[in-house]
Amino acid sequence: MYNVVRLVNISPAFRWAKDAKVNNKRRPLVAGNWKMNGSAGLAESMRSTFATAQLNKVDVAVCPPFVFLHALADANVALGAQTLSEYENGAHTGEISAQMLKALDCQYVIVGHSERRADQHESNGLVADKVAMALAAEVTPIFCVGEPEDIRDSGNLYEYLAAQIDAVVSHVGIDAFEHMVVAYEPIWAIGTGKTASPEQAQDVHRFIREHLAKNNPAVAQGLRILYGGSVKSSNAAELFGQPDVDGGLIGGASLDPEEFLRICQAADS
Ligand SMILES: O=C[C@H](O)COP(=O)(O)O
Repeated sequence: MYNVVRLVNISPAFRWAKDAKVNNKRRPLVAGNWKMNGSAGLAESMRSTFATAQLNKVDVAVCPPFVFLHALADANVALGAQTLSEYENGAHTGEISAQMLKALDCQYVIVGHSERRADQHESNGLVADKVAMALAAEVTPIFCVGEPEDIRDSGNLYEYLAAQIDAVVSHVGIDAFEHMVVAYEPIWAIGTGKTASPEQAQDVHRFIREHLAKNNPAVAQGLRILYGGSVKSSNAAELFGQPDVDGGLIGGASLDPEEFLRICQAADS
């Protein structure tokens, strides 16, 4: 269970959400999710591509498989992991704890990605436990929500998303969203080349913000909500230009450092 007391004593470095909102404008974040792809060579190439990149108005993170995290240490991008254990420590073979990620200087961790919800049967409750673990270790969760196509077609999109969100709100509390990032990833758009239109993305992002605002308007206003699903440099600017889209969670296109940089540049305005 999430330890609220630890959040009260949260360190200044973790209070990024306040810094991320400058002049009432949320600072975008673009995070690359390599999924189960990549190599030490790709890490090196990412490192050199971003070493001289001039990005002033966007935060950039790369989430490689655990085994390549060290290869991106001290690169000109923030480090993120793709998942974490719901356990603190102990006899859980193969698991990686939030504290271990913190020790590696991971600033972010993706939680509740639809591929893990499907492949590893991660439920809304388990996702909430993992979010709590990340928060307790002061690693910022990138909490993913998103619907399969049949849910959208059935007209139950917003109920479905609300259930995913509410499971986390009821576990960690609305105020914890000050220390979180949300990613909206429609499952039908992931890796399919079928991107949500900017209007579809904006409609859902606005819904997420308004849904959270019912409990805490200020936290909802400062929350970064990323879009994920077939983002490329050719569609990034239009997606990121939507008022409630605060950057992206990029899969396939983050495996090409130059293309990933172009996507980050689209958010750097
Ligand atoms: O985490 C990233 C998303 O699943 C999007 O993947 P994609 O850009 O390959 O569609």
